[in-house]
Amino acid sequence: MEAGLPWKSITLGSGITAYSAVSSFSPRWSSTAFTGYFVSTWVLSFVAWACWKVILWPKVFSPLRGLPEPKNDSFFNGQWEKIRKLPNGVPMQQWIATIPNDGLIRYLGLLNQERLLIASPKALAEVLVTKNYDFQKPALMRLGLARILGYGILMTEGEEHKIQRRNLMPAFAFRHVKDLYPIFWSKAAEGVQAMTRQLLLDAAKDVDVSMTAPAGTTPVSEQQQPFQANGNNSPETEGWTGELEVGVWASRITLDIIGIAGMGRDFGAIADPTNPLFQTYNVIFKPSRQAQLLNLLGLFIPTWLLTRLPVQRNADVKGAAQTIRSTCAELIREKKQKLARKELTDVDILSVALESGGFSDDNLIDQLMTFLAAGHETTASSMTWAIYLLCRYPEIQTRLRQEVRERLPSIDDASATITSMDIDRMPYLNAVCSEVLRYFSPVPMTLREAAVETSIQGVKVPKGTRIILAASGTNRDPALWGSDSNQFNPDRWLSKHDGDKNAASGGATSNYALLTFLHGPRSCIGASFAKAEFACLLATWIGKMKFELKNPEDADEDKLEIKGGVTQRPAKGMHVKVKVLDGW
Ligand code: HEM
Repeated sequence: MEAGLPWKSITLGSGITAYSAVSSFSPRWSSTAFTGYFVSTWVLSFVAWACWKVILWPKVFSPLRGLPEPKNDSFFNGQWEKIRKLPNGVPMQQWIATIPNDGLIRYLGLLNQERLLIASPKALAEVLVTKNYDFQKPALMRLGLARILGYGILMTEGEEHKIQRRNLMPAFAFRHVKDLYPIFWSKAAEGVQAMTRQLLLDAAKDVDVSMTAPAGTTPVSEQQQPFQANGNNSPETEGWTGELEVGVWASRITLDIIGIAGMGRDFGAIADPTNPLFQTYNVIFKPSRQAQLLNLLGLFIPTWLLTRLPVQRNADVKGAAQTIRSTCAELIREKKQKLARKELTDVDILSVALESGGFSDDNLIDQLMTFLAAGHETTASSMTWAIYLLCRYPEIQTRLRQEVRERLPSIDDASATITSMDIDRMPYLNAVCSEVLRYFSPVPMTLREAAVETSIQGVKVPKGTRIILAASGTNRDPALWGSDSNQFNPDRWLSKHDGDKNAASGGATSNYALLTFLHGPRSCIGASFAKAEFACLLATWIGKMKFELKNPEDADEDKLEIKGGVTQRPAKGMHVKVKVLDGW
């Protein structure tokens, strides 16, 4: 059933009813009588709609009622309390693991909104591949995100999406991505060197931790808390070079990587944390109460009105969209000038897309906005979780460091670079990256809506049904990954013997067991880019630095506060102690 209040139908219906009532029952036309009839009809229609939506449809009429469901629903708000309290995707993880099902689980959310959770490879194959275009991104999600992500490939649907995907595929093909490895490596190295410099500088200066940053930026003390200079070391910081917050550094570095590898422009966020583009994303991706509230209001208010409400969040999004759009427009202008002068030999994604000739300038701006946002927050989130997990498992951190130092050149060797083959030959690095992406999927869940009446595994799915694809659940489903599905174990990705084919899928029983990049025509087009970038980043960080959680209690995953929108991170940041290591 379609979501959202049918404003237009109710208002039009109330207008017609009020007009007919005044014409039939009033001796002469009266605007007061019209308004009275209109308002009372409108309110009655709203109440009828609300009863239908919240009680009758989900509890009496929906054809999905017989499906397995979580227990202990609240009468009006289903499982909302649990969904609200736990991190995004965690309730779905629990339901997939514990509710016996044939691939479909139904649950009710706020005001009993019905949701269909896809829980088996067969059902996933239908939604993502065989009937992919029956399921689209909900309009509210598209219109909301498109302001920042652009109306590019991520947001388009149907035929338009097919064409855009076909035109962009060559730019993301592995034969191009492999040319980007040296860029990933040198930017990752630059990032580590900047982190090291900052740590040493803070140490030398014994900076006042309460130092504040320029207006609109994160205070330095929150980004990287300096360690006490030698002699002043507290027992907790003894032997460590200093402390930092992983997420901020990861975002700065990944923004520069997507800038240079995606568009051929170094944004300079590694060198300068006050960089306007970095700050723009910082504001926009920060979990915000107002953003959550606007999402809720979206149930009742049409999107065009929602996005125009005079609230700070809308102003922030508008300002951010202008900054991002104008940066992208400028990048395209520069590249086109190069192309006209026949000087375009760059390997970045924009250059390849431009040379294909399949896009108008306006459309390319939207595509760039998509790559910028989709391509840096996700990888930064992976880095945050990777460092978190390696702090929790120091023996894995040590083993990984050993492989990196044995097989890759030091980042201090300015003449050294790496190729895709160097990374391919690192079984443990690849295993750790795959396991991080499985265990903490940067995008824990995504949504679809049935665009037409359809079916999944023979079950009738009415038009408008909300579909939940929860990587957080499928990636840890014991039925697919075995009884240790909830353990972080990179070894599951290593060959146990010659020709061990299971290792490539982490020992899972199905290709659909890993949903991190989805599957099919709407899978992540940047998956090979992201995996290569992630491997280079992790290798340089672990090769050069040792990490430990600043707050040991954060090791308890169940107590760690996690917040986020599309991607997610620890609510208070990932603060770690760092030791810069010699000998590599
Ligand atoms: C670890 C890093 C990443 C993860 C986990 C990730 C995950 C995803 C997921 C789950 C989707 C599907 C969203 C949906 O349809 O609901 C997606 C789509 C997409 N991603 Fe990624 N992504 C990552 C990195 C990147 C990078 C680096 C780029 C670009 C350079 C990128 C570009 C895109 C684009 C353009 C789409 C839309 C594809 C389409 O609809 O046809 N992603 N990504």
